[in-house]
Amino acid sequence: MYAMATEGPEKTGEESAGAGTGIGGTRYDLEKETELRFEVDSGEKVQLELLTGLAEVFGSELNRNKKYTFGPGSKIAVFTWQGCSVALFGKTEVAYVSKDTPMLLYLNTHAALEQMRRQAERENERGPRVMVVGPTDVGKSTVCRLLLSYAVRLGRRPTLVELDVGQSAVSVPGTMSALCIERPADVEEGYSVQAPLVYHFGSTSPGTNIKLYNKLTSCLAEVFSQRCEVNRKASVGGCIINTCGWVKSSGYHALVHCASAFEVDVVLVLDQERLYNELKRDLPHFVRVVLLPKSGGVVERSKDCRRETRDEKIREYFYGFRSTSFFPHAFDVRFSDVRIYKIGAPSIPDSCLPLGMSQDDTQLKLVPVTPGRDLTHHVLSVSCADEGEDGTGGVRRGVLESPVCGFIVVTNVDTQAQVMTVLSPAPRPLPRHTLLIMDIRFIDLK
Ligand SMILES: Nc1ncnc2c1ncn2[C@@H]1O[C@H](COP(=O)(O)OP(=O)(O)OP(=O)(O)O)[C@@H](O)[C@H]1O
Repeated sequence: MYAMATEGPEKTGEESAGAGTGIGGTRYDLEKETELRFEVDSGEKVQLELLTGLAEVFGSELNRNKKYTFGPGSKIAVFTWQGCSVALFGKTEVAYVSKDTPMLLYLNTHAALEQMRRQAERENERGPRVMVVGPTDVGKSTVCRLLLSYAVRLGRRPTLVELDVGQSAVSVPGTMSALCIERPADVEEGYSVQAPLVYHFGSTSPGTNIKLYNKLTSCLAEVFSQRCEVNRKASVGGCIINTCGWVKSSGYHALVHCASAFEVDVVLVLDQERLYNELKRDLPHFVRVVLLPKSGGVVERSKDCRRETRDEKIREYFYGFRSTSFFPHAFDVRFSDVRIYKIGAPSIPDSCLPLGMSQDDTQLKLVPVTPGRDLTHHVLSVSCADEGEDGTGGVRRGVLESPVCGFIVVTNVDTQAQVMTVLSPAPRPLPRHTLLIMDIRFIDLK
């Protein structure tokens, strides 16, 4: 059953799945190929310990006799291929064992992708480029994490392409990014994000500027392809692309665009036959479109829950995991020292556009923003774009296509003194002076 199952099953002594009281916590004995699912209430935290056997959380193996802590709102599945005993400490909102999981299908998918990587290696070709699609809350991000962790556990170096601008696993919301995966995601913290390639999108829904969304998808595809040309391991490892849950109209077209930009070989459709059939119809015949069931464990997340997760992600950017590892700086920035832009002018009827101009041009236009009080709490991306003048008073082309080197949050604006106070991960001065405004706000309550 593949690499994950090659180390023989370990007897737990207790074969039946069920809860019992362990040392200060609740003990669960899991049979092989079952999972313990639990959720953590807001304001609570829960610890997990593997007592015997082998188990993993979304593809990352657990170490024995180590307590893993999960914060409020966590929704976790502890899966075992061989059988294990685990203990939970603390108050869970819900905790139950399920025998009904699609993990075997996911593992088979991984095995098929690994075959493709082996073939790529043998024949000096490129490895599989995989796009994971489906409506919201079907476990897309989880399947990506699983496939990436399994691949990296076999020594591969796959790339995660994160196109979910609402819930990015790599950077702050409102961004599109790519990250070379070198080790399985940390059980508690997720991916170790060293040197990701991040682009500014600016809002949490692709629909706010679909032209920009598609353009940035193309940028990421181009950079990834360039990397594959010079890095054989990256090329063989291929990529796993996580997408947004918007699968109708322009959202659907964005998926088709992504498939073509990345020249994907495999599309994994989670839980929607309609989308599966549409993609089978619209993508070239050599693209393998596979329908996979969603896990019964995937939890639907409310709007509030999504907002909290987004806030947490921004907080994590500035303060580190569990707000403990980083110490951000606050300083003043003079308006005259920076140029702030918003990408995309408000759309106007075609009939009102100047002759020769299309809506595309307005959606991709850099609109200068005059700093005012309404800038307060907005997240700004610090663009890596070249900062020279282009002779007409504007910055050189390429701001849209340039990655970002970091983010700041405006915490106060003093229009009289013409300065704004910002929260920044690094001390002054700002490394660059072209700032791009996001629709997203962050109120720093620390
Ligand atoms: N088998 C499982 N058991 C328990 N919880 C799970 C399981 N699989 C996924 N989850 C949880 O369900 C939630 C939603 O999963 P995930 O983020 O993968 O869905 P998604 O389809 O990517 O969502 P989005 O709508 O944001 O694109 C996450 O909090 C995840 O931890």
